[in-house]
Amino acid sequence: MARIEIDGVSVAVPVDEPVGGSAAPASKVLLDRLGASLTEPRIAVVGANGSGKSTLLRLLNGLVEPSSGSVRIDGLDTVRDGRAVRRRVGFVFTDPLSQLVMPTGREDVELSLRRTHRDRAERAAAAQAVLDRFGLGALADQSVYELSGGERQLMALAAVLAVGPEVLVLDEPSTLLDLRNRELLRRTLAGLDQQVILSTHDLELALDADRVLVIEGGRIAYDGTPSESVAFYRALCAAPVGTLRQLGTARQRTTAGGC
Ligand SMILES: Nc1ncnc2c1ncn2[C@@H]1O[C@H](COP(=O)(O)OP(=O)(O)OP(=O)(O)O)[C@@H](O)[C@H]1O
Repeated sequence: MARIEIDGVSVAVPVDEPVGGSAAPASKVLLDRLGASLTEPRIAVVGANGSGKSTLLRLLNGLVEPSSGSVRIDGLDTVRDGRAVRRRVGFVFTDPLSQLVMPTGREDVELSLRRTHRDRAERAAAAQAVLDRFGLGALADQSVYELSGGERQLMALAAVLAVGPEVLVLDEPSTLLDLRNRELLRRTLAGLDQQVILSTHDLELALDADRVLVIEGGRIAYDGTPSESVAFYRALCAAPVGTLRQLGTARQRTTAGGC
C-alpha cells in the first residue's frame, strides 16, 4: 500500500466580497488544518454536502493544491512532483463525462493504455480484457453520450483502472449506479490490489472500508473504524445545526447544511 501523508493542510480560495467591511481580500476556507496518515487498503470519506470531501480527494493527486501544509504520496509531494504523483494516483470523477474524452469507451480505454502498450494489437487486446472485466464489452463501441449514467461511470472507472494505478481515488463512485452495478462496483473494489480512497454518501459502501473519515466544515470530525465513524456521522446528521454536541471526538458543529 502507498503511504499518504497529509500534513497540516489548509485550502483557501479567494472570494469577491471582503468580510466584515475589511478592505483586505477575503478568502473562503475549504479545508482547515487537516492531518492524517493514510495507509489502510480501503478508506472512505463521508460528510454532508459541501463539507469538503471532493476537495480532500483532489488534494491526493494534485488537482487541488494546499494553501499551506503538504500532501505526500510515498514521499512524493503532490505539488512539486505532480506528474509522478498522477502516474501513481488514478482519479475517478463523479461526473464521468468530465473524464471520458473519446467518442467511445473502447477508444477511451485504449487512450489510457497508449503509454503502457505501444503495440496496437496488444493495446486492443488489453482494452478488451478491461472492458470484459466490467461487463462493458457490448457497450464499448457505442457513443459515450448514448450510454446511461451508470454505464458511463463504470466505463470511466475501467479507463482509469486500465493503467493499474497504485492508488485509486473515487469521488462518489456509486451515485449513478443501480443496485446490480453498485454490487459490481463493491465486488470490483474489494478485489483490487490497489489502495482505494473514496468519498461517498452511500453508507453501505463506506462500511466496506477499513477506515472511515467523517468530514465536517472542512475538518476531520471523526476518524475511526467504519461502524464507529458511520454511527458518529448518523448522530452528527441528527443533531440540530449549531448545537454543541459531544460525540466521540467531535468538534462543535458550527456549519449549516444537511446530511
Ligand atoms: N474553487 C472553489 N471556489 C470556491 N468555493 C469552492 C471551490 N471548490 C469548492 N468550493 C466550496 O467548498 C466547499 C466544499 O466543496 P466540496 O466539493 O469539497 O464538498 P463535498 O463534501 O464534496 O460536497 P458534495 O457532497 O456536495 O459533493 C463547498 O462549499 C464548495 O462550494
